[in-house]
Amino acid sequence: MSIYVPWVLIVHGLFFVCLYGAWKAKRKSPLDDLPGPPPESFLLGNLRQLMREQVGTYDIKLQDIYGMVVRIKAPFGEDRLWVSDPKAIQYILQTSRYNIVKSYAARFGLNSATGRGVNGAEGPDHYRQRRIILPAFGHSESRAQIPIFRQCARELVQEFQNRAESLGDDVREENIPEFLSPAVLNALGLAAFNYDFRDDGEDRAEFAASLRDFMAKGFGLPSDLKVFCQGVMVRVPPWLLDPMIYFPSSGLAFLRRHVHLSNGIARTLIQSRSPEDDVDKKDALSRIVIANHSDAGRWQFTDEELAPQVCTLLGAGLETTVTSLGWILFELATHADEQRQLRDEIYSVRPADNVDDTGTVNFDKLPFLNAVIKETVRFDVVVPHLFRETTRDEVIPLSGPVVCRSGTVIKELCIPQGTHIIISDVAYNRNRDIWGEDADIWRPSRWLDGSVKSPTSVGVWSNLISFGAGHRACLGWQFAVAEMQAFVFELISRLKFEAMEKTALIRRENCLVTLPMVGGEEQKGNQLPLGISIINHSEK
Ligand code: HEM
Repeated sequence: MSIYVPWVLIVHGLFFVCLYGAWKAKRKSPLDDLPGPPPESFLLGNLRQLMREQVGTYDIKLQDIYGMVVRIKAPFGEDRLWVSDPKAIQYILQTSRYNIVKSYAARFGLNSATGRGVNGAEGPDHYRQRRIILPAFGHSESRAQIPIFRQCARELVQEFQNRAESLGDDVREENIPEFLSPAVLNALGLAAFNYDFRDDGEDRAEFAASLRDFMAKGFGLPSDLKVFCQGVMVRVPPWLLDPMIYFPSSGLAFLRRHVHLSNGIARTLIQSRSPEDDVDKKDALSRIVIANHSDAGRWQFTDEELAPQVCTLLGAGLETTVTSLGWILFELATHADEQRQLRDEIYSVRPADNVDDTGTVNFDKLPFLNAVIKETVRFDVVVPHLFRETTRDEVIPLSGPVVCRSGTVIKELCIPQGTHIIISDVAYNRNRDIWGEDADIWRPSRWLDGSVKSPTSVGVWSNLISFGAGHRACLGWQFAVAEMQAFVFELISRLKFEAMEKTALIRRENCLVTLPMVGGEEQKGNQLPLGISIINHSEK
């Protein structure tokens, strides 16, 4: 059979899916009466505005004009539910459990990018995988990794110092994602897998490079065509979607190679682990192998199921942490007073004339450090949207009454099976009722002066939704918080960050993750130029 035959079938299949979508969209939907904007176009609905405008811009507009429960349009006039209402989010992400799921299309995307790990699993499979992995990322397990995080951050400072001294620069402009990425990757490799990405080996170097390019090459700024394809993908049946991974596009080819490389390294790592010999090892993979070995038979992973978890953890944990740290440094560089205040707090536990001191510090006892991190993950939320689908008819509770277009007032929302939901993390994180009247500015002191009021329990960390919520909340959030605390502590005590000419042009672009880019230079990808200088101990 010619290799073209499957593609002809797929293209025809997609054509019929589009026809079906158009037919279905013409029927009156139960979301029709909800407040919402007119579609920008028949083919893209409102999805281009949501995915292509700077992160937050369109979401905040929706929230301000239409409220926290909104009907938006997808391709062919199909209705989608957009929510930022805390009670509705709590129900969708926590109470409903596996009745509201990640759609097959969303899981297909995740599985293509990070192998078939916990992130792309659903239902009992997800429950089983999460059950084994979660304890390796608990509070004390994550705190135990702090010496590794601090060491990697200190090495980063030292490398920068050597570079700056050899070039004789007082202030060096660095692209922050490039500056941070090798150190954060190494910290993740050592803490999660006891794997040193700096060791020799062609596969290590290739995989490290692949991980660094992961978001930009695999996803990147979506074109209108990509927004349209993502919009209709949710209607494509699994039998038609699965072969798409072999579609000859450069992005998919990159992801296929990435998953292949990762699985190769993961198998070597897993084979080198032994539940009997590794009881004292503190890295997450050793803990997972031990937990898996001691678990009752029906929950256990096979080695083949375990390998994709390595790719998943690296895929889910690297870009998110590098990007969050990048936004923290950006905010500190553009808010000099807060940078000074943070450094003062750090010097209160590690004196300025003793910045090489490696003694233990309890980061949880540094209120301003934690306020800066929380405020940045709130304001510069790295995952702007979460996507879900109902598997049965649902009645969703709301925080307050909603006036529909017909004038009907509803106190809860009835939606049918198969409704696609977009949870707006970015709009929830800017809700003035929760975070204060000035929620749309970056102000870390709100965490210390009682401005934050969150009556509905939503997210895992201080009610922020930045790490998701419920049974699918970020597995690595405590690990990520410990890592961010350690990096910010080490970097701010030795380095000063400041805005440069291009810093004013920084845009928050939606590449599934909120990536910084320089306006007018989007084709160069992820860019966050900041000036860095070594702190002279006589100044602060
Ligand atoms: C600042 C850094 C991070 C942010 C902002 C972040 C954010 C998130 C969010 C929002 C989700 C939920 C996705 C959804 O519900 O659809 C998630 C899931 C996940 N994260 Fe993170 N994450 C971060 C760091 C990490 C790290 C360091 C790891 C591991 C080393 C990790 C591993 C995971 C995994 C495995 C999932 C899937 C959980 C599941 O489906 O049960 N993340 N993350």
